[in-house]
Amino acid sequence: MALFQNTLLSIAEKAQQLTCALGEESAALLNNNVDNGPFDGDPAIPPPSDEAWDLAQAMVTDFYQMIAILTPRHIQTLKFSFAASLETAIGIAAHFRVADLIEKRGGRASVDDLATDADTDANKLTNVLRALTARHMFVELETGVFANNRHSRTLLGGHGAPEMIESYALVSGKAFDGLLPVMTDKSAMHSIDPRDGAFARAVGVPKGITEWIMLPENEAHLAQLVAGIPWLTSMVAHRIVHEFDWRRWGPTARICDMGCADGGIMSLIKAETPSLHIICQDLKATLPMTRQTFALSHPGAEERNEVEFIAHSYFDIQTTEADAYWLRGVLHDYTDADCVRILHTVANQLQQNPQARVLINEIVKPSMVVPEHDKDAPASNAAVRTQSAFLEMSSLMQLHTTAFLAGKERSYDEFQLLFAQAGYRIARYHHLHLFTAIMELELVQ
Ligand SMILES: C[S@@+](CC[C@H](N)C(=O)[O-])C[C@H]1O[C@@H](n2cnc3c(N)ncnc32)[C@H](O)[C@@H]1O
Repeated sequence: MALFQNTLLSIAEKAQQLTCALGEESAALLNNNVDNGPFDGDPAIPPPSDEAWDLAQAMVTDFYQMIAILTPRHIQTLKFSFAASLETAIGIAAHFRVADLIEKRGGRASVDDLATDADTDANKLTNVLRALTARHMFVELETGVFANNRHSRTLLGGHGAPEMIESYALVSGKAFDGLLPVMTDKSAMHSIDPRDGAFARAVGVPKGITEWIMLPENEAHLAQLVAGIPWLTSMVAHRIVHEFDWRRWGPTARICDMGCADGGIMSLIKAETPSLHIICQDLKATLPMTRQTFALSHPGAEERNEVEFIAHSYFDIQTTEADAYWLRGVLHDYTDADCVRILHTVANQLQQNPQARVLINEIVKPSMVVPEHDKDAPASNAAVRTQSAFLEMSSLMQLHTTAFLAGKERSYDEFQLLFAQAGYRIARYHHLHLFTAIMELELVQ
């Protein structure tokens, strides 16, 4: 059969399987007009099984293929060159808090009223909103009258989402202006140092975004980013806390977070399994922030010796005994040689305790390889499991990260090679439902 029929069949079959996997009641919530659907993390809706997540994501992959099949090729190509319109539109909608303005007007609002409330031009605001409604973000109930839907409600204030979306779209999104200049500059193209990266090039200062945002003149951007972190963390952290078995080394296992930053993830893991012993390691200057997180979330835990805060560089030999050494978002900041140095620092601990593991939590760069003999198969067949979930989303995300953070995102094969260089192998690969994976490392004997 041709690609069109194969893809259509794949979507139809998966739709049936998904309805069974979710159950009729949850499947009825696969809808943009409800508050929350089955995949939105609403505790009132039964959590979808792994099978349901996989089916839903495979269907999305097939739908993208179907869109490509059905779109005239000139238009499909042109669409890519206009894609920045979407980023700008969502950034502007977040900036003006359009979702909140609609709610304040009773749940539906004319664009004239919205423009008055936002103190902007109604015609331009209509253009912004129509770019979004065409992608099912907000809904136009009658000409020029807009309401929220399931997706635009994400932009309601109070949880940091509009701040984070605006920051991503309009601040870190600037980095894209610098990507081509970096990629054509022989002195910078191979560097993974944020000071040589696209963001630095775009803002014209040799600083990555984490340094740039600390400059006094960028105080407002920093405040916005900080406001958005809880929203982002809650979405991502949920996967880490619930999709990995943190009790597998026993209820009182020792979990050591190397480069723990604010300690947000460990504090959530501790909340889920209070008996775990948590060790937060970071540079000395960061630990007051980590302590603050735990003081609020687990008062008295440090005094009861349930949580330790240790100033330790992950380039120094690890002297703390633990069952698991957790490195989240660390390796992608470093060259292969530096990653090998970091991994070597823990090897002595794993030699003494072979049950202990190094847990690497990173985006695993996705790809969609379509071999010649399989070119008429639905796209979902090509999305392998040993990569970040949500192929389309994580493909965009790894490019966004490359542009705004620099560093080096790696594929599964690249990780395997890197770990082998450091004397480790992947004992287990944990595919999380959103964006990242946990690779569990053991020493090669
Ligand atoms: C590399 S990222 C890690 C992100 C963090 N694991 C998370 O999940 O958000 C940034 C953190 O690493 C810390 N860091 C940077 N260099 C370090 C080093 N040599 N040793 C330990 N921590 C370091 C920074 O202070 C910061 O808190």
